Amino acid sequence: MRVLVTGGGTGGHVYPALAFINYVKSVDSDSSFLYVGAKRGMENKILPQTDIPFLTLEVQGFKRKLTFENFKTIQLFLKSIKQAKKIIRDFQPDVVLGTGGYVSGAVVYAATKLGVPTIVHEQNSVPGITNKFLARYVDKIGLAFSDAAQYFPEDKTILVGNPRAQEVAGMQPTEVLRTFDLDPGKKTVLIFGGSQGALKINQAVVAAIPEFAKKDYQVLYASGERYYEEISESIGMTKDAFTNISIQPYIKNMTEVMVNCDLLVGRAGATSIAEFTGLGLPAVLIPSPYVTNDHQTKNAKSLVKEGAAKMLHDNELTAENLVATVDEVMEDDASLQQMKEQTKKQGIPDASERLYQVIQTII
Ligand SMILES: CC(=O)N[C@H]1[C@@H](OP(=O)(O)OP(=O)(O)OC[C@H]2O[C@@H](n3ccc(=O)[nH]c3=O)[C@H](O)[C@@H]2O)O[C@H](CO)[C@@H](O)[C@@H]1O
Repeated sequence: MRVLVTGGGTGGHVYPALAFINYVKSVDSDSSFLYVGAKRGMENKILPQTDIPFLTLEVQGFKRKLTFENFKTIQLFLKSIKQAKKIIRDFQPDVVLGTGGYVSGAVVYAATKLGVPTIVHEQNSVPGITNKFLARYVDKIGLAFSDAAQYFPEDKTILVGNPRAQEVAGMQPTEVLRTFDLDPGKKTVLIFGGSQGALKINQAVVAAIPEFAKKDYQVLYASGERYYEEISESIGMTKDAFTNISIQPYIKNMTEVMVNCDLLVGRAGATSIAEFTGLGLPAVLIPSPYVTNDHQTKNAKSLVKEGAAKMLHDNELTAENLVATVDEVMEDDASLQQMKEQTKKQGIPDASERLYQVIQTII
């Protein structure tokens, strides 16, 4: 099978696509892939570390207000559709899969115009603008949350879950925490604010460091590349300053790290949720208030309702309530265990397989 995969901007759109590619490679050794991303998205950092052929297109997002930039955006979009058509004609895919982001809009749309079977994957409970636009053109829409079905034509949607959940299911603990100068034998809290880091979470964590430094558990904290330098400077960090805290700009092998942690503190982005529910890792979620229709709060609430996670509101987050909430879970083994079981129930561990089956029906 020849699969053209496209999606980008944030890690949340890229990692599910890669997880799906890895799954197809494992069941169909004759399959071949091409990944098309955006020139400035996170895919430019992630894809070169794989052996998947990778091309980029120049696209950018629309501004909410009517501005001159929006004319440029439309121009770029039309140009990228033209370029995408050429890429598709050259690669001759059996199917085009879009996982979200503006680049996915241009490539999937071009594929529908060329009569190539198309499917989009929607990771969120509230769809993004790209998938809403593509809905009328594509053959199928694979959903990670059944709640998203209401926004799409009924006959096109199908619940598949998020491929990242299948990728992590069954992963076993390793000694990977040693690579962060942490002790694999100790209980560990993992903290990160989505794929790009989150200022508000960073401020609370930095202020909480003196408290975390006194705990029996250890903390592995990824600040996001763009905040790292400032944070290192502000806390005058030396490598040995806190033996139970490791601060990183970005964690490349995140799922392997997650398997070795006991609690996650972070945003409620769709792909992170797929990963920690796939693994049965309890979470304290601080949903980003800056996303379409406040969808991260909805994501988080559905997990809190099931006893799988705790939630702190971004506008109420402080160092004090962060440490108190983490302590509440980390210092009560029974509650940690119960959250673990509830979290695991929320995952869809055969997501890639389901998506693969749907794709076969449209080819
Ligand atoms: C601010 C924003 O618009 N966020 C959206 C973005 O999420 P965003 O990409 O920020 O967050 P997600 O939780 O969806 O995905 C983050 C991904 O990055 C990985 N990771 C993160 C940090 C790190 O150091 N290393 C690493 O590998 C995580 O393991 C995960 O795979 O797209 C998601 C999917 O459409 C949406 O649900 C989110 O609401």
